[in-house]
Amino acid sequence: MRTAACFGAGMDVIEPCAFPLTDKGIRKAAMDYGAAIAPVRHASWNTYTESAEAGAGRLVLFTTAGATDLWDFAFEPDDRMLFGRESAGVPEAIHAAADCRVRIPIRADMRSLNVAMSAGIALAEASRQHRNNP
Ligand SMILES: C[S@@+](CC[C@H](N)C(=O)[O-])C[C@H]1O[C@@H](n2cnc3c(N)ncnc32)[C@H](O)[C@@H]1O
Repeated sequence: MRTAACFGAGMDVIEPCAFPLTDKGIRKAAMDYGAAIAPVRHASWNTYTESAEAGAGRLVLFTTAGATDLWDFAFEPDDRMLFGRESAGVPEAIHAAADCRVRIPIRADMRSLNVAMSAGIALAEASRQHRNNP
């Protein structure tokens, strides 16, 4: 949440979420960044796809099985970035629904980054490409 707030990005949480994301938990996690970020929560993937938040832009899935390295990927301003759960990543059906699948290059003998670190790296690269000054 803090990373999204700092980069001026919106944030959606699609259940099932790996964290117990209660309203109280959101307020606690947001600390004093709460005024800058209000996560939109969706009860399921289907609910999300029917929502206004899913209306525009490519769905860019971040996955260790991505076909394109982040350093070769050209972001568009209205891209939606999708990150998976810490435990299991993203289900196969949602993998297939993504418009693009992007991998952040890491050492071959390491499994994966954590989700917040992945989002920070992705948002920093997208901001660099578009020279965003949030
Ligand atoms: C801890 S990882 C999930 C690990 C899970 N066991 C899996 O195999 O997908 C949490 C999320 O961070 C993102 N992620 C982690 N490392 C990544 C990488 N090297 N490239 C792209 N996304 C990554 C993905 O969105 C992933 O679903």
